[in-house]
Amino acid sequence: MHRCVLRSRSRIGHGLHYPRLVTDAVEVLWTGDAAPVFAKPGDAGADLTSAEAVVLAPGQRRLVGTGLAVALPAGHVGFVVPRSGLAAKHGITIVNAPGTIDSGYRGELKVALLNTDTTEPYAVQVGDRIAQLVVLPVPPVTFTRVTELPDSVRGQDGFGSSGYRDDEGGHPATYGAGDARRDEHTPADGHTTGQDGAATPVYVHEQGREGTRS
Ligand SMILES: O=c1ccn([C@H]2C[C@H](O)[C@@H](COP(=O)(O)OP(=O)(O)OP(=O)(O)O)O2)c(=O)[nH]1
Repeated sequence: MHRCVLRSRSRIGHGLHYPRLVTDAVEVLWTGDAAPVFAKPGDAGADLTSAEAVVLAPGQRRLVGTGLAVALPAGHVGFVVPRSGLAAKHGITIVNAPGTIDSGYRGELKVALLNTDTTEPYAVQVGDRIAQLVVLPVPPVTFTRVTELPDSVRGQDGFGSSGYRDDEGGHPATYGAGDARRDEHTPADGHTTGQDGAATPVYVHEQGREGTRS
């Protein structure tokens, strides 16, 4: 058995310049036969290979071993996600995508493959790249019960409330306060433009601290 390290690097290619490193490097210890491999620089997911030869009949799902075990650093999670090529060309997906790899898990990583094709079986060979592993930081979380939640722009709207076309409301660059889609498009002055065109402060701390503890 050999041991190696998988590192995520904040390397920027193609002449693009980013003002700062987005993340610190993460070292993941692993054991097994085949290293998770980033196929190309900049890839978010490292490919996982199959340790088994299996044939998935149309509509069949099966837990497939990778022969790989990892030790993620505390405060991190691994997500086992499908490969888009397998999905688009053969209808191969992962039942529980993203599969969650806890930092304390030391067992073999397994992939719950599903053949969604209605007519074609799919054969997996030993060594085939069947999924990819994305490693992300997760903050320590505590759940605090309160009697009332703080207000937000979205409130209880969800499940398609913003419509499906531009003329039904939303716009890619006009996210409201507390909307998880808000990102670097938000102007640096901490304001964005709401649906009514009014400037809306967006950097609102919304962690339930205004609620009343029960
Ligand atoms: O696609 C996956 C998902 C999970 N796991 C492993 C790692 C993970 O840490 C462990 C438990 O996963 P999860 O918490 O999703 O499973 P559970 O059904 O809640 O089981 P448990 O009661 O063991 O937590 O199983 C995999 O190998 N592949």
